[in-house]
Amino acid sequence: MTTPVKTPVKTTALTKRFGGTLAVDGVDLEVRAGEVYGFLGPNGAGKTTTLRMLLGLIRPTSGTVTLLGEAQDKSNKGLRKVGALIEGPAFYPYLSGLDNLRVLAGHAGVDRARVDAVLDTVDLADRARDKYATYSLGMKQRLGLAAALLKKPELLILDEPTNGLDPAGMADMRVTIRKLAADGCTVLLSSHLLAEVEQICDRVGVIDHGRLITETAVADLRGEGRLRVLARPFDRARDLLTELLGAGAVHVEADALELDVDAADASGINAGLVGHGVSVSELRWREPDLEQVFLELTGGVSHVD
Ligand SMILES: Nc1ncnc2c1ncn2[C@@H]1O[C@H](COP(=O)(O)OP(=O)(O)OP(=O)(O)O)[C@@H](O)[C@H]1O
Repeated sequence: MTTPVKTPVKTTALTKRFGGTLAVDGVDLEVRAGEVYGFLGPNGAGKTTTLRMLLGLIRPTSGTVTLLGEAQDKSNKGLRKVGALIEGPAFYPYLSGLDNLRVLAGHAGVDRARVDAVLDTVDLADRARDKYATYSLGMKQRLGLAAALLKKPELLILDEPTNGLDPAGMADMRVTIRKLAADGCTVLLSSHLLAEVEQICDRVGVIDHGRLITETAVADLRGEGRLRVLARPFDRARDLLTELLGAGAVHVEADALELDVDAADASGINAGLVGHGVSVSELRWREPDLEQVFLELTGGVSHVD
Protein backbone atom coordinates (compact mmCIF):
# COMPACT_ATOMS: atom_id res chain seq x y z
CA MET A 1 0.00 0.00 0.00
CA THR A 2 1.35 3.47 -0.80
CA THR A 3 1.31 6.16 1.85
CA PRO A 4 -0.96 9.04 0.93
CA VAL A 5 1.01 12.15 -0.06
CA LYS A 6 0.82 14.79 2.64
CA THR A 7 0.07 18.33 1.57
CA PRO A 8 3.35 20.18 2.23
CA VAL A 9 1.75 23.49 3.25
CA LYS A 10 -1.82 24.40 4.06
CA THR A 11 -2.94 27.54 5.86
CA THR A 12 -6.46 28.46 6.82
CA ALA A 13 -7.48 32.07 7.40
CA LEU A 14 -3.91 32.82 8.49
CA THR A 15 -3.76 36.30 9.97
CA LYS A 16 -1.09 38.44 11.63
CA ARG A 17 -1.63 41.84 13.12
CA PHE A 18 1.21 44.04 14.37
CA GLY A 19 -0.52 46.72 16.45
CA GLY A 20 -2.53 48.69 13.92
CA THR A 21 -1.00 46.93 10.89
CA LEU A 22 -2.81 43.97 9.39
CA ALA A 23 0.29 42.38 7.80
CA VAL A 24 -1.38 39.10 6.77
CA ASP A 25 -5.13 38.99 6.31
CA GLY A 26 -6.98 35.66 6.20
CA VAL A 27 -4.60 33.80 3.86
CA ASP A 28 -5.64 30.33 2.62
CA LEU A 29 -2.59 28.93 0.93
CA GLU A 30 -1.96 25.44 -0.41
CA VAL A 31 1.35 24.14 -1.68
CA ARG A 32 1.15 20.75 -3.40
CA ALA A 33 3.69 17.95 -3.16
CA GLY A 34 6.55 18.18 -5.65
CA GLU A 35 5.87 21.65 -6.96
CA VAL A 36 7.84 24.88 -6.86
CA TYR A 37 5.36 27.40 -5.50
CA GLY A 38 6.02 31.11 -5.88
CA PHE A 39 4.70 33.45 -3.25
CA LEU A 40 4.65 36.66 -5.22
CA GLY A 41 3.98 40.18 -4.08
CA PRO A 42 5.49 43.65 -3.83
CA ASN A 43 7.64 44.74 -0.89
CA GLY A 44 5.61 44.94 2.29
CA ALA A 45 2.83 42.68 0.95
CA GLY A 46 3.16 40.21 3.83
CA LYS A 47 5.34 37.46 2.35
CA THR A 48 8.05 37.30 5.02
CA THR A 49 5.49 37.55 7.81
CA THR A 50 3.60 34.58 6.33
CA LEU A 51 6.78 32.51 5.96
CA ARG A 52 7.83 33.35 9.54
CA MET A 53 4.46 32.09 10.78
CA LEU A 54 4.88 28.87 8.80
CA LEU A 55 8.26 28.32 10.44
CA GLY A 56 7.04 29.05 13.95
CA LEU A 57 9.26 32.15 14.25
CA ILE A 58 6.21 34.26 15.09
CA ARG A 59 2.75 33.24 16.27
CA PRO A 60 -0.29 33.92 14.09
CA THR A 61 -2.91 36.29 15.49
CA SER A 62 -5.43 33.76 14.19
CA GLY A 63 -5.77 30.96 11.66
CA THR A 64 -3.90 27.67 11.30
CA VAL A 65 -0.84 26.22 9.57
CA THR A 66 -0.33 22.57 8.59
CA LEU A 67 3.09 21.45 7.35
CA LEU A 68 3.49 17.98 5.81
CA GLY A 69 0.30 16.88 7.52
CA GLU A 70 1.27 18.12 11.02
CA ALA A 71 -0.50 21.04 12.63
CA GLN A 72 2.11 23.69 13.34
CA ASP A 73 2.18 24.51 17.04
CA LYS A 74 4.64 25.23 19.82
CA SER A 75 6.11 21.70 19.55
CA ASN A 76 7.29 22.53 15.99
CA LYS A 77 6.83 18.84 15.10
CA GLY A 78 5.78 19.85 11.59
CA LEU A 79 9.24 21.34 10.99
CA ARG A 80 11.22 18.09 11.22
CA LYS A 81 11.32 17.63 7.44
CA VAL A 82 11.40 21.32 6.57
CA GLY A 83 14.49 23.28 5.50
CA ALA A 84 14.42 27.07 5.40
CA LEU A 85 16.44 30.03 4.20
CA ILE A 86 15.03 33.17 5.76
CA GLU A 87 16.59 36.36 7.05
CA GLY A 88 20.18 35.53 5.99
CA PRO A 89 21.65 32.57 7.91
CA ALA A 90 24.38 33.29 10.47
CA PHE A 91 27.78 31.79 9.62
CA TYR A 92 31.21 32.24 11.17
CA PRO A 93 33.14 34.56 8.80
CA TYR A 94 36.58 33.18 9.76
CA LEU A 95 35.60 29.54 9.10
CA SER A 96 35.41 27.97 5.65
CA GLY A 97 32.05 27.09 4.13
CA LEU A 98 32.87 23.45 4.76
CA ASP A 99 33.68 23.98 8.45
CA ASN A 100 30.58 26.12 8.91
CA LEU A 101 28.44 23.30 7.56
CA ARG A 102 30.28 20.76 9.71
CA VAL A 103 29.44 22.79 12.80
CA LEU A 104 25.76 22.87 11.80
CA ALA A 105 25.79 19.17 10.88
CA GLY A 106 27.22 18.38 14.32
CA HIS A 107 24.37 20.28 16.02
CA ALA A 108 21.79 18.59 13.81
CA GLY A 109 23.23 15.09 14.21
CA VAL A 110 23.88 14.80 10.47
CA ASP A 111 26.91 12.83 9.22
CA ARG A 112 29.82 14.40 7.37
CA ALA A 113 29.08 12.65 4.08
CA ARG A 114 25.90 14.68 3.91
CA VAL A 115 27.92 17.90 4.15
CA ASP A 116 29.85 16.95 1.01
CA ALA A 117 26.61 16.01 -0.75
CA VAL A 118 24.90 19.34 -0.06
CA LEU A 119 28.01 21.28 -1.12
CA ASP A 120 27.83 19.42 -4.43
CA THR A 121 24.11 20.12 -4.77
CA VAL A 122 24.62 23.88 -4.45
CA ASP A 123 27.75 23.74 -6.62
CA LEU A 124 30.08 25.06 -3.94
CA ALA A 125 32.44 22.08 -3.55
CA ASP A 126 35.31 23.89 -5.33
CA ARG A 127 35.28 26.81 -2.90
CA ALA A 128 34.25 24.88 0.20
CA ARG A 129 37.65 25.32 1.90
CA ASP A 130 37.73 29.10 1.44
CA LYS A 131 36.77 31.36 4.30
CA TYR A 132 33.13 32.37 4.41
CA ALA A 133 34.22 36.03 4.60
CA THR A 134 35.68 35.77 1.08
CA TYR A 135 32.44 34.49 -0.48
CA SER A 136 30.37 36.53 -2.91
CA LEU A 137 26.75 37.20 -1.99
CA GLY A 138 25.67 34.44 -4.38
CA MET A 139 28.02 31.96 -2.71
CA LYS A 140 26.82 32.99 0.75
CA GLN A 141 23.26 32.44 -0.38
CA ARG A 142 24.15 29.02 -1.80
CA LEU A 143 25.85 28.08 1.46
CA GLY A 144 22.65 29.09 3.24
CA LEU A 145 20.74 26.79 0.94
CA ALA A 146 23.24 23.99 1.60
CA ALA A 147 22.63 24.43 5.34
CA ALA A 148 18.87 24.24 4.76
CA LEU A 149 19.39 20.94 2.91
CA LEU A 150 21.42 19.19 5.60
CA LYS A 151 18.43 17.41 7.11
CA LYS A 152 17.20 16.13 3.72
CA PRO A 153 14.03 18.21 3.88
CA GLU A 154 10.84 17.24 2.04
CA LEU A 155 9.85 20.89 1.99
CA LEU A 156 12.10 23.92 1.47
CA ILE A 157 10.93 27.41 2.40
CA LEU A 158 13.04 30.17 0.85
CA ASP A 159 12.50 33.88 1.46
CA GLU A 160 13.55 35.86 -1.63
CA PRO A 161 16.36 33.40 -2.46
CA THR A 162 17.77 35.50 -5.32
CA ASN A 163 17.42 38.90 -3.66
CA GLY A 164 20.56 41.00 -4.12
CA LEU A 165 22.25 38.52 -6.45
CA ASP A 166 23.75 39.48 -9.80
CA PRO A 167 22.18 37.93 -12.93
CA ALA A 168 24.64 35.01 -12.96
CA GLY A 169 24.03 34.33 -9.27
CA MET A 170 20.28 34.46 -9.85
CA ALA A 171 20.54 32.01 -12.72
CA ASP A 172 22.65 29.60 -10.62
CA MET A 173 20.11 29.74 -7.81
CA ARG A 174 17.25 29.08 -10.22
CA VAL A 175 18.99 26.04 -11.66
CA THR A 176 19.68 24.67 -8.18
CA ILE A 177 16.08 25.14 -7.08
CA ARG A 178 14.72 23.38 -10.17
CA LYS A 179 17.20 20.55 -9.59
CA LEU A 180 15.99 20.13 -6.01
CA ALA A 181 12.39 20.02 -7.20
CA ALA A 182 13.30 17.43 -9.83
CA ASP A 183 14.73 15.31 -7.00
CA GLY A 184 11.35 15.40 -5.26
CA CYS A 185 11.69 18.30 -2.81
CA THR A 186 8.71 20.65 -2.63
CA VAL A 187 9.78 24.30 -2.68
CA LEU A 188 7.93 27.37 -1.46
CA LEU A 189 9.77 30.57 -2.31
CA SER A 190 8.85 34.20 -2.03
CA SER A 191 9.70 36.81 -4.63
CA HIS A 192 8.74 40.29 -5.74
CA LEU A 193 9.93 39.55 -9.29
CA LEU A 194 7.33 38.36 -11.74
CA ALA A 195 9.85 37.22 -14.33
CA GLU A 196 11.64 35.14 -11.75
CA VAL A 197 8.51 33.36 -10.58
CA GLU A 198 7.66 32.74 -14.20
CA GLN A 199 11.01 31.06 -14.74
CA ILE A 200 11.16 28.85 -11.65
CA CYS A 201 7.67 28.13 -10.42
CA ASP A 202 4.85 25.76 -11.30
CA ARG A 203 2.16 27.59 -9.36
CA VAL A 204 1.94 30.98 -7.81
CA GLY A 205 0.10 32.68 -4.98
CA VAL A 206 -0.17 36.44 -5.43
CA ILE A 207 -0.28 38.49 -2.24
CA ASP A 208 -0.90 42.20 -1.88
CA HIS A 209 -1.66 44.21 1.25
CA GLY A 210 -1.72 40.98 3.24
CA ARG A 211 -4.41 39.30 1.13
CA LEU A 212 -3.98 36.36 -1.23
CA ILE A 213 -5.42 37.67 -4.49
CA THR A 214 -5.11 34.49 -6.50
CA GLU A 215 -3.50 31.07 -6.39
CA THR A 216 -3.01 29.60 -9.82
CA ALA A 217 -0.74 27.86 -12.34
CA VAL A 218 1.90 30.28 -13.61
CA ALA A 219 0.74 29.68 -17.18
CA ASP A 220 -2.80 30.78 -16.24
CA LEU A 221 -1.59 33.90 -14.51
CA ARG A 222 0.24 34.94 -17.63
CA GLY A 223 -2.83 35.13 -19.82
CA GLU A 224 -2.55 35.15 -23.61
CA GLY A 225 0.33 36.34 -25.76
CA ARG A 226 0.01 38.51 -28.85
CA LEU A 227 1.36 38.53 -32.38
CA ARG A 228 3.50 41.62 -32.94
CA VAL A 229 3.61 43.03 -36.46
CA LEU A 230 5.86 45.73 -37.93
CA ALA A 231 4.50 46.69 -41.35
CA ARG A 232 4.46 49.59 -43.81
CA PRO A 233 2.43 51.54 -44.75
CA PHE A 234 1.30 51.45 -41.15
CA ASP A 235 -2.23 52.84 -41.67
CA ARG A 236 -2.95 50.42 -44.47
CA ALA A 237 -1.74 47.47 -42.37
CA ARG A 238 -3.90 48.59 -39.43
CA ASP A 239 -7.00 49.02 -41.59
CA LEU A 240 -6.57 45.65 -43.29
CA LEU A 241 -6.04 43.83 -39.99
CA THR A 242 -9.00 45.60 -38.39
CA GLU A 243 -11.17 44.53 -41.29
CA LEU A 244 -9.91 40.96 -41.03
CA LEU A 245 -9.89 40.48 -37.23
CA GLY A 246 -12.21 43.17 -35.83
CA ALA A 247 -11.13 46.33 -34.01
CA GLY A 248 -10.99 44.65 -30.61
CA ALA A 249 -8.22 42.29 -31.71
CA VAL A 250 -5.85 44.95 -33.08
CA HIS A 251 -3.80 47.05 -30.66
CA VAL A 252 -1.48 49.89 -31.62
CA GLU A 253 1.72 49.78 -29.54
CA ALA A 254 4.01 52.66 -30.57
CA ASP A 255 5.12 51.82 -34.14
CA ALA A 256 3.88 48.21 -33.99
CA LEU A 257 0.53 46.45 -34.20
CA GLU A 258 -0.27 43.73 -31.70
CA LEU A 259 -2.91 41.15 -32.51
CA ASP A 260 -5.02 38.90 -30.30
CA VAL A 261 -4.68 35.80 -32.45
CA ASP A 262 -3.16 32.33 -32.16
CA ALA A 263 0.55 32.02 -32.86
CA ALA A 264 -0.37 29.56 -35.65
CA ASP A 265 -2.19 32.35 -37.57
CA ALA A 266 1.07 34.22 -38.24
CA SER A 267 1.79 32.88 -41.73
CA GLY A 268 -1.80 33.51 -42.92
CA ILE A 269 -1.67 37.07 -41.62
CA ASN A 270 1.68 37.65 -43.29
CA ALA A 271 0.36 36.34 -46.62
CA GLY A 272 -2.79 38.49 -46.32
CA LEU A 273 -0.80 41.68 -45.70
CA VAL A 274 1.78 41.04 -48.42
CA GLY A 275 -1.01 40.13 -50.87
CA HIS A 276 -2.44 43.63 -50.32
CA GLY A 277 0.83 45.40 -50.99
CA VAL A 278 1.88 45.84 -47.35
CA SER A 279 5.51 45.13 -46.55
CA VAL A 280 6.07 43.21 -43.32
CA SER A 281 9.44 43.68 -41.62
CA GLU A 282 8.71 41.78 -38.42
CA LEU A 283 6.21 39.18 -37.28
CA ARG A 284 6.92 37.88 -33.81
CA TRP A 285 5.08 36.20 -30.95
CA ARG A 286 5.23 38.35 -27.84
CA GLU A 287 4.78 36.73 -24.46
CA PRO A 288 2.34 38.58 -22.22
CA ASP A 289 3.67 41.15 -19.82
CA LEU A 290 3.46 39.60 -16.38
CA GLU A 291 3.73 42.95 -14.69
CA GLN A 292 0.62 44.05 -16.51
CA VAL A 293 -1.16 40.91 -15.36
CA PHE A 294 -0.12 41.64 -11.79
CA LEU A 295 -1.30 45.23 -11.96
CA GLU A 296 -4.67 44.07 -13.26
CA LEU A 297 -4.94 41.56 -10.42
CA THR A 298 -4.10 44.13 -7.79
CA GLY A 299 -6.47 46.73 -9.15
CA GLY A 300 -3.89 48.76 -11.03
CA VAL A 301 -1.98 50.09 -8.02
CA SER A 302 1.53 50.40 -9.39
CA HIS A 303 3.95 49.56 -6.65
CA VAL A 304 5.75 46.60 -8.14
CA ASP A 305 9.51 47.00 -8.77
N1 LIG B 1 7.78 42.96 13.50
C1 LIG B 1 6.96 43.82 12.90
N2 LIG B 1 6.38 44.82 13.57
C2 LIG B 1 5.54 45.69 12.96
N3 LIG B 1 5.21 45.64 11.65
C3 LIG B 1 5.76 44.66 10.93
C4 LIG B 1 6.67 43.70 11.49
N4 LIG B 1 7.04 42.84 10.51
C5 LIG B 1 6.40 43.24 9.38
N5 LIG B 1 5.64 44.33 9.62
C6 LIG B 1 4.79 45.03 8.64
O1 LIG B 1 3.95 44.05 8.04
C7 LIG B 1 3.79 44.32 6.65
C8 LIG B 1 4.24 43.12 5.84
O2 LIG B 1 5.64 42.98 5.92
P1 LIG B 1 6.44 41.76 5.32
O3 LIG B 1 7.89 41.92 5.72
O4 LIG B 1 5.79 40.49 5.67
O5 LIG B 1 6.29 42.00 3.76
P2 LIG B 1 7.05 41.34 2.57
O6 LIG B 1 6.03 41.03 1.55
O7 LIG B 1 7.90 40.22 3.04
O8 LIG B 1 7.96 42.49 2.03
P3 LIG B 1 9.55 42.58 1.93
O9 LIG B 1 9.87 41.86 0.67
O10 LIG B 1 9.79 44.05 1.85
O11 LIG B 1 10.10 41.95 3.17
C9 LIG B 1 4.58 45.58 6.37
O12 LIG B 1 3.68 46.66 6.45
C10 LIG B 1 5.58 45.63 7.49
O13 LIG B 1 5.95 46.96 7.77
